[in-house]
Amino acid sequence: MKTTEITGDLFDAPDGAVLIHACNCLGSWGGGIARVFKHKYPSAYKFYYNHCRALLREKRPHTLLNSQTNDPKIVNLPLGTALIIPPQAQDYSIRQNKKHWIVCLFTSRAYGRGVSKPDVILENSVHAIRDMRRQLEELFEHEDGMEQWDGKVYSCRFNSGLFGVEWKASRKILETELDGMVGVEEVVVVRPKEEIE
Ligand SMILES: Nc1ncnc2c1ncn2[C@@H]1O[C@H](COP(=O)(O)OP(=O)(O)OC[C@H]2O[C@H](OP(=O)(O)O)[C@H](O)[C@@H]2O)[C@@H](O)[C@H]1O
Repeated sequence: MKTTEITGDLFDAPDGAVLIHACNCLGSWGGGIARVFKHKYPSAYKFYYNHCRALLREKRPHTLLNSQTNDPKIVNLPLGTALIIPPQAQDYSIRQNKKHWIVCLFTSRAYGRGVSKPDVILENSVHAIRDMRRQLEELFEHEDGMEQWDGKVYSCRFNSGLFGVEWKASRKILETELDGMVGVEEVVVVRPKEEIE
């Protein structure tokens, strides 16, 4: 999959765009770009929070087969999955926001001192991106509200800030796992001006 890196603000992505960021499974959008998501899209935050809290209560295990060794690892949902949040009316009508689809990649169970190690985050990223691809391909098939969508997926350099993972490692996974994806022409990675290459 072709990725293009530009400098700018992820939230300037066009109306109808899909925006990707990495999330913890505890229901917190407390820092980094997640904090901006929470401020700009409070209803989308509630959607994410409710998803996390319901799964934390139910403790639903699922098995991730290691992408290198195929060894099974049992983790609790939503770790290693993606949540796709459709544009929320409360967010785009009241706040004149754009109709952005938000993709949460659950790459670390916890955050702060509890954040997972980089290799664990990267392995979880493989599974979360595969899950995102499956869900997006299904969405495109049914065209559920994706009419304004320009066929591009916009992403921040997820995992590379508070999750402490070198961006090129996550980018390699994104490019590999989205290769040949139906419906997506390009992934646009948006990097803040102050960040170097
Ligand atoms: N407007 C903007 N446009 C484009 N790029 C922007 C931007 N603003 C910042 N960036 C860049 O986006 C990258 C990601 O960096 P981040 O540190 O945010 O995310 P991450 O994926 O490493 O970690 C996730 C955990 O951090 C959060 O906060 P809490 O843990 O809750 O406190 C979550 O909840 C998770 O848990 C860095 O390159 C930032 O420069």
